[in-house]
Amino acid sequence: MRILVFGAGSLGTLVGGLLASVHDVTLVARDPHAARVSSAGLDIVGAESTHVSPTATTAETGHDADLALVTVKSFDTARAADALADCDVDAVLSLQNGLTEATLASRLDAPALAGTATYGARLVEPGRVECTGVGRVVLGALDGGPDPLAERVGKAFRDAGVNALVATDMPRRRWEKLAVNAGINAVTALSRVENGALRSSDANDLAHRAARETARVARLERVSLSNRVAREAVDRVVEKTAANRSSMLQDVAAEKRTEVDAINGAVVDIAAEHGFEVPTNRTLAALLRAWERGAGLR
Ligand SMILES: NC(=O)C1=CN([C@@H]2O[C@H](COP(=O)(O)OP(=O)(O)OC[C@H]3O[C@@H](n4cnc5c(N)ncnc54)[C@H](O)[C@@H]3O)[C@@H](O)[C@H]2O)C=CC1
Ligand SMILES: CC(C)(CO)C(=O)C(=O)O
Repeated sequence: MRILVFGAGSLGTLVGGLLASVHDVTLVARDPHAARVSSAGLDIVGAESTHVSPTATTAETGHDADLALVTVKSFDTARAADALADCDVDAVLSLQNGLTEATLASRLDAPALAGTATYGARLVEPGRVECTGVGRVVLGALDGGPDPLAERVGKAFRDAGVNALVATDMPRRRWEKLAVNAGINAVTALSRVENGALRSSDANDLAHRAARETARVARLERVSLSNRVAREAVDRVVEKTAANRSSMLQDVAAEKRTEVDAINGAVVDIAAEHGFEVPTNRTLAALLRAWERGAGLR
């Protein structure tokens, strides 16, 4: 399969690098990473370990591929979609956090698949990515149900040794992940604590409120996600990742723009389309956006 990875930073470089053991992979990245991979190949270290030589380029347009993986941060999705619209790609799969598929689907002719990734990835230096945890890629039709394209893509991932599952209930899975991110990421980022700190009563209550609101909005979107399932998903992830710092906390600590717009912000926006108010997500989004503005990031 000819696979284009648009936005090869941490996650895209790891997944694209693993896929490159079997497939014809092109990483669209920024220099000096693109130049380093072109000249010396890519080292994958940590929980996965290999050396591969995918094509790497800074050119955003003019590519021809069977599949485009989108792995830019969510706030760069519109630009990625516009660039991909100038490529010949037969299908698009986002592995990003937050709700980004609608942006891709509205700007591209190619069918968009939904995906989630729980692999941990860190770009250590140009040409070197660390797999900080072997997770799983789950993918499937955006609206759910069986999908031959998703089956082909899932097989291509597994052929390259990527732990991939094809699911027929992606709408529920995406909203459950959104509930987890809405609950954990913003609260840990604002209070500067690792995920395990959310076990304590007041922070735990705040994360649960954000997740419950997200589940309520999912149901308004006709996605079956109960408050209890959303709350339990938060608790499960808090336990499993207790020592981790969420991606949003890492962004705040590094003074980088966060993905709040595609997480809590998306919950607020979609709720508003239904005339519904989500005060916890609204407050969390407002505080993070205020911090980003103050830091000159938006
Ligand atoms: N890093 C991880 O372990 C995981 C990340 N995710 C999600 O995956 C997405 C990507 O996350 P990371 O890889 O951590 O972010 P990252 O910031 O390391 O990678 C994104 C890359 O896209 C590049 N990029 C953006 N626009 C570009 C353009 N126009 N042309 C070329 N390159 C461009 C950036 O330079 C950057 O290197 C996020 O939505 C994140 O939440 C999900 C699961 C795990
Ligand atoms: C699951 C969780 C909350 C783990 O920290 C995550 O996805 C993130 O940090 O972005």
